[in-house]
Amino acid sequence: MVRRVVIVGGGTAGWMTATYLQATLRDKVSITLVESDRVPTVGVGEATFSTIRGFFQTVGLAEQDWMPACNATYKLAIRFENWREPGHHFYHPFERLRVADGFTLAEWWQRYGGGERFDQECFLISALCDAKRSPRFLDGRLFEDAVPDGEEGPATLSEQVTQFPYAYHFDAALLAGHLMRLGTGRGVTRVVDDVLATRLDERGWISHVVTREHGDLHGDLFIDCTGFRGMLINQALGEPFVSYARELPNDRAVALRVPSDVEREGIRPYTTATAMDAGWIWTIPLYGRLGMGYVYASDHASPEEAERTLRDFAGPAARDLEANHIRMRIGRNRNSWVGNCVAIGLSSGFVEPLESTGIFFIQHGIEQLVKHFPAGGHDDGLRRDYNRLIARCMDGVREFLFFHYYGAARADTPYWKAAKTRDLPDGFAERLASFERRLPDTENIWPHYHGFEPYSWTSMLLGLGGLTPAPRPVLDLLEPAGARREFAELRRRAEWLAAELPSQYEYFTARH
Ligand SMILES: Cc1cc2nc3c(=O)[nH]c(=O)nc-3n(C[C@H](O)[C@H](O)[C@H](O)COP(=O)(O)OP(=O)(O)OC[C@H]3O[C@@H](n4cnc5c(N)ncnc54)[C@H](O)[C@@H]3O)c2cc1C
Ligand SMILES: N[C@H](Cc1c[nH]c2cc(Cl)ccc12)C(=O)O
Repeated sequence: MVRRVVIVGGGTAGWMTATYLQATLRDKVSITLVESDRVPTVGVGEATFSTIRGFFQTVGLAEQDWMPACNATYKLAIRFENWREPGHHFYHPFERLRVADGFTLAEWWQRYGGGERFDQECFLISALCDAKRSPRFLDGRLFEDAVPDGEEGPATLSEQVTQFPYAYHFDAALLAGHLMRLGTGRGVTRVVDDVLATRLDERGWISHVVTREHGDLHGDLFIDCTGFRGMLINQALGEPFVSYARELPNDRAVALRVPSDVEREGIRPYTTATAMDAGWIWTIPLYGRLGMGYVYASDHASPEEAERTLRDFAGPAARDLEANHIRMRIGRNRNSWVGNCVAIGLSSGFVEPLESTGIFFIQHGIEQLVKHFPAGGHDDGLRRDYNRLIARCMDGVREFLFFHYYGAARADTPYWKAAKTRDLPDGFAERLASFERRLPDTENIWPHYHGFEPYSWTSMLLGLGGLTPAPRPVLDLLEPAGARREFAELRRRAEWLAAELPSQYEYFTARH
């Protein structure tokens, strides 16, 4: 029977795992988390997917329970700046494409689009981002549930059916601390100590870990949340790591925590990814500071050049701040579950944070571990199923991020030129060829769950500008009246919401 769970590592992965397992398996398992106070956490990881709502709902945390304590703000989209050409921007929002007469507004836009910005004509959220609006009114109502006087209300579907329209930005260290207090308050045993060694039994499975001051920690299931080092799964069990370096060359980052005057500057309701000569810079707005970092390829920039570029970009506010240089291990384990050891977090796999997928991988790994939990004893089939879906999910994100560079119009530096000539990920050539004939749909994007739907691929394809697929010929035979009505209705609602909603600064200042 599997009843004793030992988690090694107390970063975002460790404490998300501990609190989620405790909330779902409750007293059916004992959970011990051991974390070093000498080995630092990676110290970044501040923008998320909208699906993280499911994690907070499962562990029983409402927004007011954790957001103020973690300097959290709302994230409606990612704003991609200078990926097509200097001065150009577009959004990748949390918003599905509307459909008129069987075709998405993006397909109608290709044929009848008026402006240069498809995301402004096809998504409501673009206008809210440009106006720095909160997605909620001061009384807490979500913008989707509000309509202008005298108009019919929108269909209010369950969150399971709709694409929930926002995610979060938060201070990762504060969240891990908040989850630690929540978990220990609910019975998770926390051991602050260094794991010095991992001992294997005759099967080659983990029997216990040896700590510096608290003796041996025995368990039935060990969860490796030790970060990039993969102390249990890679170092002790020798599981091979599958590098994504061939497809995704960005292997370094340098980060700054920049104070911000939210009253003067406002709070952007989106993450910004600004394309640079040898990578891109993230700007994540928290309540009171900005998380900023330059993700780059060490083949195209040195750490000194990258830090200088980031400081210049951040401006005077970055003066005298300490920079955090990070080596990133890009790729995934061949298997994330080996014997009685499951890797979750950076120890399992990681790609650059361009689409905020790190914490999504953690949540996905934890949710699938519960679904495949070997309650009756370890089972090869459960482990095999788990490993296959984790690998497919990460490989799908690899393809999606590869497309961000391959599909970007800019080719003005060796770095961006190289992105166009890099070998395609296995199997992508056919999908890419189909994008010349039609926009991404359920039949021509990565065929396994990877967190993204066709509208995300469409947002990137039409935003990046490197590929210009032809409109569907059939649209020449169809009347566009229905689509024109949809475009007009969307524009009207966008203008009304941008005028009626509070700014994010107003919303959080009123709620803090
Ligand atoms: C540059 C960068 C930017 C990122 N941005 C985002 C983002 O915007 N959105 C997102 O979703 N994700 C992002 N991520 C990913 C995110 O940071 C991680 O997924 C998240 O922080 C989880 O890290 P972790 O807990 O796996 O590892 P870590 O944070 O490295 O924690 C490892 C833990 O293991 C412990 N440990 C290690 N060795 C021992 C030992 N011998 N004994 C005891 N304890 C030990 C450490 O003390 C620590 O507690 C980013 C990652 C990087 C590198
Ligand atoms: N599972 C989806 C993934 C997703 C959809 N739209 C976006 C936009 C951004 Cl900026 C990141 C991820 C996604 C979800 O999280 O809703």
